[in-house]
Amino acid sequence: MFKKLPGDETRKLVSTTPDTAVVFRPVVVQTPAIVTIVILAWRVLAGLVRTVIVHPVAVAALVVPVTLTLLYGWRVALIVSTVLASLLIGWYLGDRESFTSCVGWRLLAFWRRIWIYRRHWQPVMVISGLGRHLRGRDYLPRLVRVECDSSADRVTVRMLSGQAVKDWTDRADHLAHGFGAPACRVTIARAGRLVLTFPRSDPLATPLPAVPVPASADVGPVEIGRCEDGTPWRLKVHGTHVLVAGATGAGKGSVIWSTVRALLPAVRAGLVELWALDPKLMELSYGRELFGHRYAATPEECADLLDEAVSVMQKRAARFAGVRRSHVPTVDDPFVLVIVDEVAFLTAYQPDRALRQRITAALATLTTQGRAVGVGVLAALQDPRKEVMNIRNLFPDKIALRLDESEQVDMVLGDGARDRGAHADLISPRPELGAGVGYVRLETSPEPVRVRAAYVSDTDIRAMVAARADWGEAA
Ligand SMILES: Nc1ncnc2c1ncn2[C@@H]1O[C@H](COP(=O)(O)OP(=O)(O)OP(=O)(O)O)[C@@H](O)[C@H]1O
Repeated sequence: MFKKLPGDETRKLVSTTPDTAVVFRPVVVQTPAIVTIVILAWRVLAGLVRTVIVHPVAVAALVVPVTLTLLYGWRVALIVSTVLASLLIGWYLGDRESFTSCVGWRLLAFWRRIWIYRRHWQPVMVISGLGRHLRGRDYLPRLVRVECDSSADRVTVRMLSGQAVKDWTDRADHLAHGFGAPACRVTIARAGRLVLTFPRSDPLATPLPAVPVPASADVGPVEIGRCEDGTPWRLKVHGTHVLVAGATGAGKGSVIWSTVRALLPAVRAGLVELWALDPKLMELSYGRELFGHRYAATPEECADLLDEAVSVMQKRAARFAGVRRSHVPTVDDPFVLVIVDEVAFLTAYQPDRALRQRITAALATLTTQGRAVGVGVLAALQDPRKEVMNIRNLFPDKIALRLDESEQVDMVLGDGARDRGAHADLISPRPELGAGVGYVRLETSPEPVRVRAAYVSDTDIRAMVAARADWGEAA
């Protein structure tokens, strides 16, 4: 009468009538009360131990006064708490930085964990679709840890088994609004664990003054601005090629000028040569004296200068062949940085087809073979589409400043970069808020990092030119 399926037990069928659905009676397993109590006690104990380990400062701040009150009365507790509070205030006033890193951020993290994340966790997870409600039970991702710094909360979560990072990146907006933050960035901590970064304030909201010219000659990653976490943004130019993409007014000039500024001592020491291609005749012309005779503006001059760079590169390659595999800048073989402002003027918008092909070929040769022999390219570009810049993938390092369309973000930083929080299309078009702000992928991590280039003003450029003239005369 009934088809017996694997695992089915007909004895559990309690009623059936013709033409109606089969009715099953579920097996009810009676759990002994002691087992339930032990499990609950274990969970409470594990939760307490975890809280003490993760938030020792906050737990001490609560437990010490309560214990003192119970053991010695409220007067002793008040005196001890007042002494401790005075010591902490003294520490705060004496060394604010060490106080905030050892105590302040931990207390804030504890508070925000309870008040923001724990309180809203269940509704945000269920409504955003990251939690599941199955057979009367909520299955939620686990809130593992909350850490705070001066600008953001970092929330470590354990995903539900079977979830993908994309499930979270697709819901970054739900998470941001759910927890009252302006944005949410999702990064992978390790298999099954993610870190959600919720900015509390924007440390890059105000323009940064030009970084002081370094005291020593350095070709290594040069400081050109600041990362969102407050650390210096250091751009690697030697041993790579860099493409800076950004809409008009995005602040590409500040990346270029900050780099030039940081390399000045190395230029002075003869370890670096700056070659400039300025087809727009705007940006680089302002400090053209810094480039000496390696400055080109017309397309023909630009093509000649690029050919010269290719020739330097090829001669070096011939000399280095079989002798060394990487370049170390010396006075005889300085690092040559070819700076191109608005490269599309030369590669896409150039009406002379022969010239266009010559320039594209030279750039492609430099970007494919130049870095091992100390010839690098730093190019700026407004429109990152392939039709405009078909050699964009020959640049290993790319910077996405403000872009016009969301699709352009992945064109610059690679697939999935926007999903991981590189919202370059949402950067403010107001120069004071958004110029020089962008996203980069650092060598150490595939995750996009938000950065802001320091603003090198016209006065700064004039001062650099004057300094260059002074040392030129002295030499
Ligand atoms: N890092 C910065 N911080 C603050 N303001 C900046 C910064 N960089 C540029 N600006 C402001 O934004 C304006 C536009 O900058 P810039 O000319 O460098 O943009 P751009 O990307 O080179 O634009 P275009 O492609 O049109 O030349 C500048 O006049 C300046 O006032």
